[in-house]
Amino acid sequence: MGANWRAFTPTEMDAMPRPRRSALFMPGSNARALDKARGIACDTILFDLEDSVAAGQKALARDQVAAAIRAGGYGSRELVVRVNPLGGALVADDIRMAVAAGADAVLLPKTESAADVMAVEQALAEAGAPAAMGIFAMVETPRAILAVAAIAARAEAGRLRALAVGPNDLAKMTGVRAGGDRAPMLAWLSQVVLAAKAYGLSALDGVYNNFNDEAGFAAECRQGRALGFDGKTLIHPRQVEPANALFGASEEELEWARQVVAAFDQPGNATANVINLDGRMVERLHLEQARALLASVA
Ligand SMILES: CC(C)(COP(=O)(O)OP(=O)(O)OC[C@H]1O[C@@H](n2cnc3c(N)ncnc32)[C@H](O)[C@@H]1OP(=O)(O)O)[C@@H](O)C(=O)NCCC(=O)NCCSC(=O)C[C@H](O)C(=O)O
Ligand SMILES: [Mg+2]
Repeated sequence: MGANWRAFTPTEMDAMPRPRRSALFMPGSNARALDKARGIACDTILFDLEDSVAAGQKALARDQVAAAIRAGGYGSRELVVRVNPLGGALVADDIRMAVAAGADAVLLPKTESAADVMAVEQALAEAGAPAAMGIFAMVETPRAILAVAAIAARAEAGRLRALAVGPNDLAKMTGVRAGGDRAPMLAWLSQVVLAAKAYGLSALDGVYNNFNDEAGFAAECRQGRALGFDGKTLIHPRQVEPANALFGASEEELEWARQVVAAFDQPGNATANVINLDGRMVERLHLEQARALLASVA
């Protein structure tokens, strides 16, 4: 085994964001969906207490989500509760439930500022949340787009894990009519990715509403990945496998990674910073990328 195959240290592994290729929303009021999710191969489950739950079912949804998380059976999937918005009558109880039930994180809708993230940090602390419990922030309002760098900078306080785009609310609040190529939203999407990456957060692309349109969904996944997103928020089980495939490492990328590692393992390249690999410049930063890619599927 060559010198460039050293294992990642535990510290390096801890610093790597967990895979979040597929983050599946389900209404907390839908008991069938909560149960079905135990057998769906998504990386992250987003138990929704917000927009998919009717006003009269908010308490029922909260109780069902608490019972589902407590009952377990979700394996290594990351369990995230989307709470109701700050300023309303429901959010405090939602956060307390998520902590008491043992969720991995809460997802804050309509996040508009760093102060909003701080309010959730405080509520988590008051509810006795363990240090490992995280926060995801939805970026789905014009103010959130304008403040996204400051929102992402709350990562330095230790709880923020991911930014998730909300295209439906963004379209509603801006008047944008995004067609298949999402052209009017591209600048905003890139802002979200840039802010997330600047602070080591996962960037999750928005939902694709037409869950019967396989080709359109795949095209949007490819576009999201090209923009730098790490995964996609989803609304239907049918979207999980394609999202896992399209946001995961392809065989072509893995082969490239193996070739880069093998090339730097050549004795003549042991101290080289830049090499010629089949007519393409490859630097040590590519070696780091290649090693991380191979570690992600090990
Ligand atoms: C969109 C749906 C209402 C469609 O539901 P349905 O008509 O039941 O679909 P199917 O008959 O095709 O379902 C087949 C089986 O799969 C289960 N199912 C469906 N969806 C889910 C799910 N999300 N998670 C788990 N299981 C699911 C059904 O129960 C069927 O099971 P079975 O009985 O065994 O056959 C529905 O898909 C749905 O409710 N999706 C989630 C909606 C949601 O959570 N919306 C809120 C988040 S999106 C958002 O807010 C975006 C953002 O904020 C923004 O602003 O953009
Ligand atoms: Mg929304």
